[in-house]
Formats: sequence, C-alpha cells, structure tokens
Amino acid sequence: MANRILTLNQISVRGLDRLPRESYEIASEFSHPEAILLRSHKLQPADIADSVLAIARAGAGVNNIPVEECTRRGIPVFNTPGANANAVKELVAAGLLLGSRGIVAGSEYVHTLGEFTDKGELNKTLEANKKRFKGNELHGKTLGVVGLGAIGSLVAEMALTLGMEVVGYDPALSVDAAWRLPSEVRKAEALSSLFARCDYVTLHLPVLDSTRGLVNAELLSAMQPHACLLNFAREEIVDEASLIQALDAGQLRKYIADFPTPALIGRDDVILTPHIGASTDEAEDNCAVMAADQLRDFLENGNIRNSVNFPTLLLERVGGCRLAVTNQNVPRTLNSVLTLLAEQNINVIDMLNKSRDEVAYNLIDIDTTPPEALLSQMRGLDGVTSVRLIGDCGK
Ligand SMILES: NC(=O)c1ccc[n+]([C@@H]2O[C@H](COP(=O)([O-])OP(=O)(O)OC[C@H]3O[C@@H](n4cnc5c(N)ncnc54)[C@H](O)[C@@H]3O)[C@@H](O)[C@H]2O)c1
Ligand SMILES: O=C(O)[C@H](O)COP(=O)(O)O
Repeated sequence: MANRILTLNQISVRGLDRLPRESYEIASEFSHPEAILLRSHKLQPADIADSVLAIARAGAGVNNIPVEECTRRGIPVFNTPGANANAVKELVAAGLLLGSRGIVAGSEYVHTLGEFTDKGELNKTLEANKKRFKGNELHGKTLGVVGLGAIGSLVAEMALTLGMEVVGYDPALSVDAAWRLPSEVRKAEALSSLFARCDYVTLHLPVLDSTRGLVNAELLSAMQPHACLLNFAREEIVDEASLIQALDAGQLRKYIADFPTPALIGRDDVILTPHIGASTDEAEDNCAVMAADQLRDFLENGNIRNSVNFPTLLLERVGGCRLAVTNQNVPRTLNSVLTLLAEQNINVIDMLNKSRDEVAYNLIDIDTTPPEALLSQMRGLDGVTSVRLIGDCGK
C-alpha cells in the first residue's frame, strides 16, 4: 500500500518529486496519513492522526510542532538544518544595509514626487533633500551575532567580508559549528557585554522556553542609542513591550525584523518583512528535498537523520525484514523485545540501538516475518511506545 503524505503548506515540487508516486500519495487532505510534511503551519496535537509515523519540517524552526507530544507518541520530528541558511544570511545582509542607509525612507520619499513632470526640477528637489537620508557605512562597525549555528556562522562570515568586526555568543555551540566559524569571530562571555559593545546585534537562535523573551529590558538598556537590533530568528525571542519602550526612549535606533506584529507596524524606527527569510526558490527546493529524503529513508528503512527528538540512527539494509521499535529509555525493555523474538525462534541478523534523552530507538533486522500476534504482544510490553514492521522476509 502507498504511504500517504499530508502536506500542510505548499512544498516545492523538487522535494515532492523525491517521493515516487508508485509508493507515495501526496495531498493536502487525508484523514489517515502515514506522515506530515509542512513548513510554518501551526500543528495542534489533535491534528496528528493515530496513523502518523513521522513529521517532517521543511525548514529550521520546529516551534510550530508539538514536539513533546510527538515524543510521547513515538513520532520522530525531522527538520532540515542549514538548508535555508544562505537565504536568511542574504536577507540579513539586506537588513544591515537597510539599518545603515536611508534606503527605505529615501525610496518612500522619491515615490511622493510623482507630481514633478520636469526632470530638471525633480533633480533640484532630490539634491536639496538627499541630506535627510544620509547614513553610515558598515565597514569598521561591530556586529554581535547571537547563535552561531547554520545561519549565525554564515552571517558572521558575510559581515567579516564587509569589513565589520564580529562578536559572537552561543553557550550551546556544537563542535561542528565551532569548526565552521571564521577565526576572526571574537567570543563574548555574556550577552550583556555583547549588547553593550555592538553597533548591530543579530539574532540566530531557536525559540525555546529558555530563549522566549531573552532580549528583555535589561539587555536593551545596555545597547548604545545608535544601535540596531535585527531579528530574523523568531518574534518571541524579543520581549515586545521592552522593545517598544526602548525604541520610544531612544535606547535603540532601529528594529529590523521578519516578524510583523500589530504594535510594530507603522513605526518609522521599525523595518518589517513578512517572514520571508527562507522564501527563495533555492531554499524552498533545498528544504523540501532534504525533508522528503529524510522522510522516505525513515518510512522505507526506519533510518533517522536530523530529527529534533529522536537519536540519529542509520543501519544499512542487509536483507530480511526490519523492526523499528521505539521505547522509553529505561533498562530491560529491549531485552523483553529480544526475548519475544527468541521465543518464536526468530533470528536477529543485525541490530542497532541508540537513545536520546527519554527516547530509545532500535532497528532490528530479522530473518522471519513475525506474526501479527507477536507484534501486538511487543506493542503491549512495558515501556514500548511503537513497533513497526518494515518489509517482508518472504517466510
Ligand atoms: N526568518 C526565517 O525565515 C528563518 C529561516 C530559518 C531559520 N529561522 C530561525 O532561525 C533559527 C536558527 O536557525 P539555524 O538554522 O541557524 O539553527 P541552528 O540550530 O543551526 O543554530 C542555532 C544556534 O543557536 C544556539 N543557541 C541556542 N540557545 C542559545 C542561546 N540561549 N543563546 C545563544 N545561542 C543559542 C545553538 O547552540 C545553535 O548553535 C531557527 O531556529 C529559526 O527559528 C528563521
Ligand atoms: O524556521 C524556518 O526555517 C523559517 O522560519 C522558514 O519558515 P517557512 O518555511 O515557513 O518560510
């Protein structure tokens, strides 16, 4: 039977084409899908049918998905780290320029001059007024990058090529991300010192319980009055009431963000884009291809790459059929699963077991197709969250 993939946002055709139509049905409505593929659609727990085996986010942030609920139900959630990083980096480059030069106000001003028919008169007026739109250069200024993962590291590199000094802060930096960072990036020991010393601060961290409202009144008051804050990460990381207070009090010159809210729209000291950080053909293709490939490998082989709640686990197929078993990360559960197989004289050919926090995941290759009754018995074992049989052993 074909796997049904429910799409909850428009997903690039390049990605959908990675799922062969002989074995995948794709639609924006299914009552019992095997998997969900989405972008920023806000997914509610009640929208996840019992049939769902996996959820793939074509993008970075997973704050629109009830990840804890998925973990509880044994559903891996995948994302596509880095696949849209270049798109965001380029928009941040634009944001820095919009924050340093009179581009938006200058362009809006020019469009008010529609009544001029004489080119000479128009030029005279432009030349007389252009001083109102004077800016500053980025070269020699200091950029603070908060979060030095896939996007932050590219932004840091880009800013260095513009001749900026770069200071970074990331208390959870991975070893791989540290290797990617240019050596010129200086490390800030505390957020407050980064906010105090920078002309521009750009945010590139996920929204988590620990980062919601991270940019608060205290940090904003540490900023220099000519400084700009850029937020292409998530709205919730900046405490809006404190932000508005800081702008009103002249503690911050400009806020440039990808997340409009009613209170920010219409302010001269705010530049807003409609959440288009990842909206390029290239990023949409990259994210969709990566998400579809990861989903397919999971559905067809049980392999897990780039999950935000399951351990990474890749086991090559050696023939036979495969059991994908998820259980609570506690002693003896795997032993009980293996005992059930042994009692039925089912031989294990290959096996891999990994855990992450409270989740343990196992791929067990066996030489005999287990009867449905055995699978039911396995599902009923203490601590077992889900059991899936992949393929048919032919005996
Ligand atoms: N505007 C857009 O369209 C758009 C596009 C892509 C991503 N995003 C947002 O950007 C975020 C980052 O994306 P990414 O691909 O770089 O993710 P990433 O996982 O590669 O990097 C995030 C980095 O933030 C760091 N971090 C976590 N907590 C931190 C803290 N308290 N202080 C400083 N750093 C902290 C992590 O250690 C990690 O290095 C995403 O989670 C998403 O919310 C927005
Ligand atoms: O987290 C992300 O990847 C971005 O916010 C992009 O979201 P989108 O896929 O809805 O454009």
